[in-house]
Order: sequence, then C-alpha cells, then structure tokens
Amino acid sequence: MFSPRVVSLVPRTGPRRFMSTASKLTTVEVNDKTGIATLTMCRPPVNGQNLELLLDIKSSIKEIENDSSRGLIITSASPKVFCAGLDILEMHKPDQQRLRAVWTELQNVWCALYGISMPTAAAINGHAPAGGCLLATACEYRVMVPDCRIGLNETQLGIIAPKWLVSGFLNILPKRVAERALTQSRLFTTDEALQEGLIDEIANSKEEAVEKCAAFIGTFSKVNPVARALTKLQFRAENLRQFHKEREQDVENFLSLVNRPEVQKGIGAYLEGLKKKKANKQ
Ligand SMILES: CCCCCCCCCC/C=C\CC(=O)SCCNC(=O)CCNC(=O)[C@H](O)C(C)(C)COP(=O)(O)OP(=O)(O)OC[C@H]1O[C@@H](n2cnc3c(N)ncnc32)[C@H](O)[C@@H]1OP(=O)(O)O
Repeated sequence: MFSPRVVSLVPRTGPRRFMSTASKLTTVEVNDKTGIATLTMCRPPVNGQNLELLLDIKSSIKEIENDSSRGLIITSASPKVFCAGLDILEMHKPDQQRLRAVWTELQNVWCALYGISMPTAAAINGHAPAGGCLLATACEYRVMVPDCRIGLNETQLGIIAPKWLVSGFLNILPKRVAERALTQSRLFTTDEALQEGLIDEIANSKEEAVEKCAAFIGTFSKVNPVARALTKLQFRAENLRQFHKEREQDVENFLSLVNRPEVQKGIGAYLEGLKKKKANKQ
C-alpha cells in the first residue's frame, strides 16, 4: 500500500531537490539558499485526498521537519486546483477499513501541519474546497491566485465538519463569518477571501505565490527560532489538546455519518453532479 520512500539528493549547489516518495504523489524541494522546503501535491487531476496521497503528505511533512528546514510551503502541481479535498470516491460505497484509515490519515496530516513548529505557508495556486481549505488554514500564511474558490463546503455533502477541522478556519475568520460560511457551505472567491482575511495576499501566478510565501517565511529570519516556535505552539496547543482528546471518537462519528443511507445517497448524487459538469463541458 505505502512503499518506503526513495530519497535522492541532488548536489547542494543551486536548489536541492529530493523526490519524496516512490509513488511520487508529493515532491519536496528544498531551496539551498533560503532553506525553505516546498511540498508539492501531485495527484492529478485535482489532488483528491485518497489514502495514498494523505500518507504521502504526512511523510513529506515529517521529512521536512526532520531535515530542519527553515520553513514549509505547500502547493500543487495541478494548474487549476490546489486540492479538491477528500477523494469522494473513498466515501462512496466505502471499504470500511480503508474509510477508517482515510479519516485517520486526514487527522494525522492536519495534526502534523497545524502543529509543526517551523513557519508554514500555502501557495494556493487553484481551487481549495473542503480538505484543500483544511490544509491551507493549517498554515500560518496564505497566498492565492485570482479567480479561484476556497472554503469548507461539507454541509453541501450532508456531512458536518468536526471542531478540529474548523479550528484553522476559526483562527483566521471572525466566529460570525465562519459560522455563516460553514452553514451556507460558502466557497469564497479569491477577492472575497482576501477581503474577509481568509487569505493574506493575492499573486498572479503560482511562482509569485511561492515567492510571496517565501518572503513571509523570511520575515522570521531575525526572530529567535525557539521563541517563535514555542509562541506558535502556545497559540495552537488548546486546539491540539482538544483534538487528541476527541480523535478516536471523531473517527467513529465520521464512519457512522458517512455510512448513513441518506449521506450515501447525497454523496452519490454529488458525484453524479461532478460527472454531469464534465459532460456539459465537452
Ligand atoms: C460531529 C460529527 C463528525 C462527523 C465527521 C464527518 C466529517 C466529515 C467532514 C469531511 C471533511 C472533508 C470532506 C471533504 O474534503 S469532501 C470533498 C469536498 N470536495 C469538493 O466538494 C470538491 C468537488 N470538486 C470541485 O468542486 C471541482 O472539481 C473543483 C475542485 C473546483 C475543480 O473543478 P474543475 O472544473 O477544474 O474540475 P472538474 O471537472 O470538476 O473535476 C475534474 C475531475 O476530478 C474529479 N473530482 C473533483 N473533485 C473530486 C473529489 N473531491 N474527489 C474525487 N474526484 C473529484 C471530477 O469528478 C472530475 O473527474 P472526471 O474527470 O469526471 O473523472
């Protein structure tokens, strides 16, 4: 299922690159000059978070952490989509063991990214609904390209985003805006996201987004890294503590919710809608 990672280091002159995994669902590139690692999700067409992608993201985050990089930027290899969230096929007529593993790994990815001590930023080079928004809001800074959408649209699918999943969103948005957005399944346009503070900057291309993320991470160059890390974790400790207390029950809640006949019906209809959209495009 998950093969051991092959790490190939390229010369230390110029940007250093190591391919994260044998399956290549993510790559990690560390800029030797800045020491910043860029984690790129590469599961076409939309970086749907299936079990393998989630395992790969988690391993790449751990790899970056162990490599003591100066910061982490997360982005996507897809030209139009940062990440479409959970792979809906994993939730439709699911294999129960796999469904359990998918949700556990989504938790693990969030926990690893939200709780990492180094500076983090998301170069959101395309749409970022649901699990895509989760990744972006786990980071400390967000730069997004124009004409895309970001938000938590779970209620549209008949599922309820648990507290830990919403906590990054709530760190950024006023409670009132977050509550309304979640209950309405609102996907913010890039401009709306900037206006509400859900993203920090707009960039005209992925490259510019990565540069702006790197500039944000660079702002910490003169700050004591230990003091910075402890301060960040102090802000996030309560959400993490609550998450660890509830994570097992949360898996059970997810399984029982997804297995409900009416939710399965809703997920099936949603999938049909996505397919019809494609047919209409052709
Ligand atoms: C207290 C109780 C606790 C209970 C716990 C339950 C908690 C549940 C919380 C769940 C949390 C997270 C859930 C999710 O992440 S659900 C996923 C939600 N994602 C979406 O709704 C996104 C759907 N996709 C889109 O809106 C669009 O595809 C896009 C991302 C905007 C891109 O648009 P596009 O025009 O560029 O591409 P499009 O033609 O639509 O898609 C290309 C192909 O990709 C397929 N696809 C898109 N999204 C997904 C997906 N999420 N999963 C699987 N497949 C996806 C799409 O069907 C096309 O496929 P094909 O080419 O037709 O085969």
